[in-house]
Order: sequence, then structure tokens, then C-alpha cells
Amino acid sequence: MATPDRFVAKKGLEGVVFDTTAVSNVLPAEKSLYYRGYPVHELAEQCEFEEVAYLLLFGELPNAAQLDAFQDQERSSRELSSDLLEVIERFPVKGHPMDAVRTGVSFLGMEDEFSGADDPESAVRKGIALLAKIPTMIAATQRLRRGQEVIPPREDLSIAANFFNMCQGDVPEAEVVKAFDGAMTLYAEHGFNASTFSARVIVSTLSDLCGAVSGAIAALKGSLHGGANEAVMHLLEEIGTPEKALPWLEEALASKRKIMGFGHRVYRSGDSRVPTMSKYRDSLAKLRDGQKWLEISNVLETEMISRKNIYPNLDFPAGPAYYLMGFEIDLFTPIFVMARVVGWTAHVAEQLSDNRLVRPLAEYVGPGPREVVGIGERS
Ligand SMILES: CC(=O)SCCNC(=O)CCNC(=O)[C@H](O)C(C)(C)COP(=O)(O)OP(=O)(O)OC[C@H]1O[C@@H](n2cnc3c(N)ncnc32)[C@H](O)[C@@H]1OP(=O)(O)O
Ligand SMILES: O=C([O-])CC(=O)C(=O)O
Repeated sequence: MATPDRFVAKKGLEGVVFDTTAVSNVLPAEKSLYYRGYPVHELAEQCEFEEVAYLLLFGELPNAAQLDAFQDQERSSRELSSDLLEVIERFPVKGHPMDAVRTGVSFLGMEDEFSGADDPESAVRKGIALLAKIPTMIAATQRLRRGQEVIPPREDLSIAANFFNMCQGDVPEAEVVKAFDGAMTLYAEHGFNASTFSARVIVSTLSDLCGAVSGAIAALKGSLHGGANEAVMHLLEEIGTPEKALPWLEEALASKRKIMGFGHRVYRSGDSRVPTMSKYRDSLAKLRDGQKWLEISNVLETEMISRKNIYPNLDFPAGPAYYLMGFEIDLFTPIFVMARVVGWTAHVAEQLSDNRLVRPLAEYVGPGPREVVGIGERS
């Protein structure tokens, strides 16, 4: 039976425009990215992550009074309930921290503050509470997995500085905190990527923010998406020394292995965020004696571009940068969640402000119509 044209599948939805958005604009031809009209590299360099979060959630950069009020709201919401802390204590120690944060967000969805269906306003209010609580959840899970005491959040510190304190027990040099804060800005939002699309699909059924964010976290975990930042560091460790980088790459390409941290569905000639993230990585390498990771990275980057014309994506410099900041590798994708929850929330609010159920069609490729036969007559 011939398939009508409108039922021909567009695999991976490549090139499909599914809706409009005013949150961000990804421009692959000029390798640039704008959050509500502002170039992301300027935001990363000139603003604190909290200002960028406000911009994405409310549409404009805050003035000083607006930022104060926003920070008060976020900082006073960082504590977790004793119920959630008890649940976290029972998480399997070998479970991946991404599964822990997904489960934690799902649990939060049942607490009074988060329960019920959402409109754009309630989604933003709950999103700010998630922005506040997710870092606390990630740090608490990690310290318990290490057999350490949980360090409670501090209201006198920024999101970035407080996260270092909760994970590592102190706040590092200003340069390191700035690199982490800037990385959060770079990671906060990126159009209709797989996790954001998942969040929009979920909330298009009039489900709620915590459901949308739990689904988005599940989508982000995969190594073709957010999980790549962890995979990059595993790959650099596997290579081990700069001399081994070229033979390793040749063998990997010969065996058709995917090189994590390279390639992108939308950017085909370079990711807009890589120059800024690479700058942070390079300065951390100097500060923290990480020259070897830089040298291995440079070989891979040069060779992938010249041999395959495939460019690094944001996860490529971010992996070693997070490692040099002192985070365990399995925290890298949860760290992505801490920032991207802002983009997901902005998209959920936008979806709800002009909602239409997302329900695409399928191109059927199974058997043609046939009759059901009794069980005794089946071969
Ligand atoms: C923050 C983020 O989520 S950024 C993305 C992070 N993900 C990664 O780094 C994982 C590694 N990269 C990839 O797997 C891919 O580049 C993706 C998933 C990001 C994009 O995939 P697609 O848009 O489907 O690209 P596609 O797979 O069609 O790639 C085109 C060609 O480049 C090759 N290619 C793409 N990425 C890579 C890579 N990382 N290593 C080796 N070859 C690659 C493909 O094999 C394909 O070759 P072919 O035409 O000979 O079959
Ligand atoms: O846009 C994408 O497909 C993936 C990505 O870079 C992101 O989500 O930051």
C-alpha cells in the first residue's frame, strides 16, 4: 500500500520547525547564540548567572532592585524538606547522580509547594524554587555517596559559590567561581534541543513543571545530549597522555567510534559557545596544572576538524573544565541540569502561554491489513 506524502517520516525531526520561541535564537551560519536578543558570550562575561536566569525567565535583564528580590526568593528556597533529605539518604549509592536528581525533582512534584497543574506564572515561580533546590539535592546526594556529612546551603553565596561550598566544603579562587558561573550561563538555554523539546511535549498535555523537568532530565542524561560532557572526560582519561592522542583517534575513527564532544545537529561548522568555554578551560588548566588535558584536547580538536570537518561542541571543553574545578565526572551532567532548568522553565511557561497539544504523525511500515485467526490455527 503506497504511503501518502504527508506520512513520510522526517527521521530525528531534522530541519523541522515545531513552534515559535522568543527565549533564544540559535544561528548556526554565524555561529552565534542569543538569549532574548543578547549574545551569550557577552552575558557569560559581563553578567552573573542569576541575572541571566532572570532574563530567560522574565524576558529582560534585571535592574539592581529586581535582582535583589530575585536573589532573595532563590536563596531563601534552597533548603530541602526533611522528607526529601530522608529519601535522598535511601538512594542506592551506586545509582547515577542524574537518576538521583530526576527522582528528587519527581518527589518535589508531590510536595505542597510544587503540586498541581501549571499556568505560565506558577511554572516560573516553581522554576525558581527548582533552581534553588536542585544544587542542594545534587550536592547532598554526592556527599552521602562519599560517606560525608551533608553541608547545608548558605544564603550569603551566589548559586555558583554555594554549590562549590556544598560539594567541596569551601569556595575556591574567584577565577574558578567565575568560570563555573560563566559555564552555567553558556549551558542555560539552547532552543529546541532534545531535553527542552521533551519538556514542551510533556507540558503540552497540561502536565506540570516537575513532570516536564523530570522528563527533560531523563532526555539530557543520554550521551548524545548532556551525557557527552561526562563521556568526554572518560575519553580523555582513556587516552591518558598527549603522545597517545593521535594513534587513539586514528584507531577510534577507523573503528567508526563516535568521538564524544564533537558534532552537533544544528551547528555544522562550530558551536557558538565553544570559544568562551575553551577560554575558561585553558585558564583552569594553567591554574590547576592541567596542561596535559589541554594538549590531548588540542590534538583531538585539530585532527577532527582537518580529517572529518567535525567541530567540538560545548561539552568538549566543559568536561575537562569541570574536572579541573574538582568535580567528580558523574557530577558533570547534573551540573548541566542546574543551569538548564532555567531554559526548560522558560520554555514550559512559553508553551503554556499559547499551548497546542504536540502530537505528530507516524509513517507506518508494518504489515498490511490481515485477519485475526484462532490460537490453534497459528503457526
Ligand atoms: C550539549 C549537547 O547536547 S551537544 C551534543 C553532545 N553530544 C555529543 O557530543 C555526542 C557525539 N556527537 C554525536 O553523536 C552527533 O554529532 C550528534 C548526536 C550530536 C548529532 O548527530 P546528527 O545530527 O544526527 O549527526 P549525524 O550522526 O547525522 O552526523 C553526520 C556525520 O558525521 C559523523 N559524526 C557526527 N558526530 C560525530 C562524532 N562525534 N564522531 C565521529 N563522527 C561523527 C556521523 O557518523 C555522520 O557520518 P556519516 O555521514 O558518514 O554517517
Ligand atoms: O542544541 C542541541 O541539540 C544540544 C545542545 O547543544 C544543547 O542543548 O545545549
